[in-house]
Amino acid sequence: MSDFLIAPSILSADFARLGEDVEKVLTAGADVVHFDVMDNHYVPNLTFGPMICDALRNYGITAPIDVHLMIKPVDSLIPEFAKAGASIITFHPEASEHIDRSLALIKESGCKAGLVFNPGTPLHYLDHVMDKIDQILLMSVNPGFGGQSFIPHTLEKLKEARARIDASGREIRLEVDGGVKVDNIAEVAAAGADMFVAGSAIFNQPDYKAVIDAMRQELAKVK
Ligand SMILES: O=C(CO)[C@H](O)[C@H](O)COP(=O)(O)O
Ligand SMILES: [Fe+2]
Repeated sequence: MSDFLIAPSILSADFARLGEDVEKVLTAGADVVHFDVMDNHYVPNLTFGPMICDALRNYGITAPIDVHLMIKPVDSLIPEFAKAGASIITFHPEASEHIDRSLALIKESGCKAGLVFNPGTPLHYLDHVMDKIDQILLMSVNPGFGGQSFIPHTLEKLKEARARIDASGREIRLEVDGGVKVDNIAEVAAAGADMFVAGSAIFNQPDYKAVIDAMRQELAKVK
C-alpha cells in the first residue's frame, strides 16, 4: 500500500454546485473526496452533515468519501454517515468519551475507521487501538477552517506516526490535512504521509487537473 492518494477537501468547493464540482475534481485525477464535518461546538465553524453525503452519492459520485468528523459528541452521527455512503470515518479521540467504542461503531457500520490528531494532540491515543484503525490523520493546521498555513512541526509528528505504523505491521494509511500544496507535498510525503488532503490549493485554482498533476509530479520525486 505505497501508492499516494490525493483527497480534495470539499470545504473549499463551490457549495452551490457541489455535485458538479466534486465530479470535476475527480475527473481531474483526485482519488478520494475529503468531507469536513464541523458542528460549531468542537470547532468554531459549521458545515454539512449526512444529507449532503447522501446527496453526493445520489448525484452519482462513486469515489471513496473520507468523512472527517470535527464534532462532539461523535457516536450518534456515525451510523447516519455510514447509511449516507461514507467509506472512511475519522474522528478526534479527545472528542469521544469512549474511543474504542466509537471505532467499533464505525467498523460495525461497514466503514474504515481512523483517528485524527490536532497539532497539539499527542499520538499516545494510538497506544491501545492500532489493531482497530485503518487510517491516521494528522492535522497540519488547527481544525475549523480551510486556507491556513502548514505547521512545520507536523513533519516530525508524521515521522513518529510512520514509525508506529511500521512497528504495527499493519496496513494503515497516514493522511495529512491542512495547508498541503504543490510546494510542500514532496516534503510531507518524505516524512511518511501517503494520503494528502488539499482544499484551497486545488479548489481556488481554475484548472484542478493542472494542480493535481503538479502534485503527482512532486510525489514522483519521493518514490
Ligand atoms: O479539516 C480541515 C480544516 O479543519 C480541512 O480539511 C483542511 O483545512 C483543508 O483545507 P486546506 O487544504 O485549504 O488547508
Ligand atoms: Fe479535514
